[in-house]
Amino acid sequence: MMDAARERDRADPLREYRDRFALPDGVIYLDGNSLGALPKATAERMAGVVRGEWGEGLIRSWNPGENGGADWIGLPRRVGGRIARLVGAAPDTVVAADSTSVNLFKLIAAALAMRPGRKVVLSEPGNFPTDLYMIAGLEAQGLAERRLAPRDRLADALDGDVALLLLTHVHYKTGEVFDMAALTRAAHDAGALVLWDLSHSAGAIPVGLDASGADFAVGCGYKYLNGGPGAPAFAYVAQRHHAALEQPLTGWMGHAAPFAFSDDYAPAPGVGRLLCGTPPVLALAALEVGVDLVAEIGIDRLAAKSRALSEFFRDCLDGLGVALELASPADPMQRGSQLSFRHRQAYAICQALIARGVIGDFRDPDILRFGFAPAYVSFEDAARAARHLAEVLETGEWQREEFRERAAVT
Ligand SMILES: Cc1ncc(COP(=O)(O)O)c(C=O)c1O
Ligand SMILES: Nc1c(O)cccc1C(=O)C[C@H](N)C(=O)O
Repeated sequence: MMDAARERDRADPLREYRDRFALPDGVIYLDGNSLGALPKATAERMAGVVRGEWGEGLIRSWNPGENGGADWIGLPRRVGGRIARLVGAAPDTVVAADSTSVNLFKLIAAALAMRPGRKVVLSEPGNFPTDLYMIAGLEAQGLAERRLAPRDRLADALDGDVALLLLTHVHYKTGEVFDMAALTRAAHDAGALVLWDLSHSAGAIPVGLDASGADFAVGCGYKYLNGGPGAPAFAYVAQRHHAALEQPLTGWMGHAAPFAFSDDYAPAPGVGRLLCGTPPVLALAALEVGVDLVAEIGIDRLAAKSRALSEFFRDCLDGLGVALELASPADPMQRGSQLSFRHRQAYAICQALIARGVIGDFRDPDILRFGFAPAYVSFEDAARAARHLAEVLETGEWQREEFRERAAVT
């Protein structure tokens, strides 16, 4: 098993990239789907931004180019443009800003305004909580009506009251992938708009926002885009909606001319109208490094290695006689960059693995989740992790008292 893993690593076209990340010794990191690892270049870039652009440049750094400016003001659109390429969108259709939750609020509200007479926002039960909570928040304001239907009944639930279909492309617990083009078509046929949450897709698998005809999308910057804890999120609006888009967080940074300091709001002409307040420059600079690294490696190569890694992990478990219930689709084309298993003691098993240096995560109530971020996870990592998992199960080590107590953040 270990020989096969080393052989796969030698043949891996992405093997050089592992060294571009600062990973601690003795850790096998299988949680890049929650918080991506630190690119080494980020630490250098942060030092440059803090000491040079902030320390030396001071307020001059807001402006572009001339006079030593760093173009801080252009960061949301510049970083957005780079993310756009990773999700199959035209460069001027994405901004990097705010959190995924806040971007959901802006775009759900914008979609409702574009479908007068319809109030229903349709999603599925078990979607990531913040997506469901943001719909509920608008419902409490009397602006929306939340409707949930299981994924095999979504098409039937798309009636003439639905303004927006809001789905997460890759499910956070199971990794199951929705057919973006088919569901977008079904929603459009019913006269509804579609908003995709790409938090577990961006930087992991190919996404074709423009090609699938999607209307809106959001996603996290801190997972496979490696932007760091609390990194800005991104938001996409299809070009055809730019002129009509009205979002409720009408802050001055989304104004057509913020530095005219006018008393009246006039939205910026393009996707820039999604901006609200002053951009978090340090966080955007870190996100830019992570996004650039993903772009340099290339989504197709990342996705291919991710599939190979997760399949290899399953083969290793089979070889070790570990029979865990797979919660993810067995076909790697039908899942994102993760493998989840169901076990009643998933929490304690996860803790026992973490104590051995294998960092995966647990999702309530019974999901043991392993993310295979292919830029820095090796086949040897996968083989070792499988062996640790087999040992934890065989020895019953997870039954130790210390592995039972729930942490505040899991
Ligand atoms: C599908 C999905 N949407 C949204 C979020 C988070 O949104 P926010 O960055 O606003 O906390 C996550 C993860 O936390 C997620 O998995
Ligand atoms: N955003 C997170 C956080 O602030 C703390 C802990 C975890 C997260 C996550 O990103 C969770 C993640 N979206 C998930 O798929 O479970």
